[in-house]
Amino acid sequence: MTKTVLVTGGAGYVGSHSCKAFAEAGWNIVVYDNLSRGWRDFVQFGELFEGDLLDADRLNEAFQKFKPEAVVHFAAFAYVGESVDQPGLYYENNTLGTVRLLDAMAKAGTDKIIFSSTCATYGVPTEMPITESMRQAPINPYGMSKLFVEKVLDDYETAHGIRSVKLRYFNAAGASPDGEIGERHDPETHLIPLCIEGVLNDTFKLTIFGDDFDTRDGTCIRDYIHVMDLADAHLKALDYLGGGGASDVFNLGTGTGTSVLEIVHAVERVTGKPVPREIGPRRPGDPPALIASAEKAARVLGWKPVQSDVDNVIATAYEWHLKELGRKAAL
Ligand SMILES: NC(=O)c1ccc[n+]([C@@H]2O[C@H](COP(=O)([O-])OP(=O)(O)OC[C@H]3O[C@@H](n4cnc5c(N)ncnc54)[C@H](O)[C@@H]3O)[C@@H](O)[C@H]2O)c1
Ligand SMILES: O=c1ccn([C@@H]2O[C@H](COP(=O)(O)OP(=O)(O)O[C@H]3O[C@H](CO)[C@@H](O)[C@H](O)[C@H]3O)[C@@H](O)[C@H]2O)c(=O)[nH]1
Repeated sequence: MTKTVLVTGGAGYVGSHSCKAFAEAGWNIVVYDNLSRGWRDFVQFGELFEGDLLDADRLNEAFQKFKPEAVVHFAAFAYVGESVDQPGLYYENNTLGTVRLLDAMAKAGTDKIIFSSTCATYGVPTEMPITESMRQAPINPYGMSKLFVEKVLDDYETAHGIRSVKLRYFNAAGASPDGEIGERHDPETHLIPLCIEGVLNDTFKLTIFGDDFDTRDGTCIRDYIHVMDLADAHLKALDYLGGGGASDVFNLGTGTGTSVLEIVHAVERVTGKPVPREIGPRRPGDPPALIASAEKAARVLGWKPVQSDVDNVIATAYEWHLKELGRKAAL
C-alpha cells in the first residue's frame, strides 16, 4: 500500500522540492500549509490541506483524515532580521507551532518526524568545518526558536515514542532542474536570487554586506547546498526512520565554502552578464564563515550531494528565474 507523508510547509521553497522527490519515490503526499509564505502553484505533487500549525483542531482533522505514516516538518518563519525585531512571532510560530504539531502526532499515533533545523543554531562557531556535536549557541531568535524545537523533539520521544531526524541545513540554493518550481520568497533576502535579480533587472544593484571579514577576500563564506540534494536527504531520512533508525541529527552541506564575491563572479560566469553591486556595511548577526562537515550524513544516511557544484546551483536557479519572468509576462 502507498504510504502517506504529511509535509508541513510543503508550499514553500525547500518543502515543494522535497515533495517532488517524495512523489518520484512513490510516497502519497499531503501538504499542510497556511500559505502565509508559501505558494499554491508550488503544490504540484500531492494534495493541499490548508491549515495553520497553531490550529490544534485543524491538525487533528488532518491526522484523522490522512493517517500519515510520518511527518516532514518544514513550516516555519525563516527571516533572521524579522526574528530580531519580532521574537514572539518566531517562538510562537516555530516553537509553539511545532509543539502543537507534536501533540497532534501523539494523539494520532504518528511516530516519525523529520525536522528542518539550521546551521543558525550554531551561532558563531569557533572551529570549521562544523560537526553536529559542536556547541550550539544561536545569536538570533530564529536560530533559538529552532534549537528549542530540537530539545522539544527529544522530550516528545521520551513521553510519546516519537522518533525524529533533525536536519541542520546550511544555505539552500538552486531550483528543480526542469524549472517547474524554484526559490520564491517575498521579500527575497537570499544572495543567489538577488544576484540573479541584478542580472535580469536594470534597476537593481546588489549590496554586499561587508568586505572586511577575516576571510580570503573579506566577504562572508557560506556552504551552498542544492535544494534537490536537500530533498534527497529528506527521502533518505524517511527511509532511515521507516527502517527503525534511532533519532539523530545531521548537518546538510557540501563541506566547501564559497564567498559572497565568489558567488557574484560565478553568477556572472554562468549568465554571461554583469551583477551590478556595491559594498555596504555588515549585516548584523552574520558570522564570517559557516561550512558543514557532512561526514555523518554520508556515513549514516548514505547521503552525498551530487547537484551542489556552485555553477550548477546557479544555472538551475537562473533557469527558474527566466521561466518565472516568462510566466509573469504572460499574465
Ligand atoms: N532556505 C534556507 O536556506 C534554509 C536554511 C536552513 C533552514 N531552513 C528551514 O527550512 C524550512 C523551509 O525553508 P524555506 O526556505 O522553504 O521557507 P519558505 O518560507 O519558502 O517555506 C515555509 C512554508 O511554511 C509555511 N508556514 C509557515 N508558518 C506556518 C504555519 N504556522 N502553519 C502552516 N504553514 C506555515 C509557509 O506558508 C511556507 O509555505 C524552514 O523551517 C527554514 O527554517 C531553510
Ligand atoms: O543582499 C545580500 C544578501 C546576502 N548577502 C550575504 O550573502 C551571504 C548569504 O546570505 P543569505 O543568502 O541571506 O543566507 P544566510 O543569511 O546565510 O541565511 C540562510 O541560511 C541560513 C543557514 O546558513 C538559514 O538558517 C537561513 O534560514 C537562510 O536564510 C551572507 O554572508 C550575507 O551577508 C549579501 O552580501 N547581500
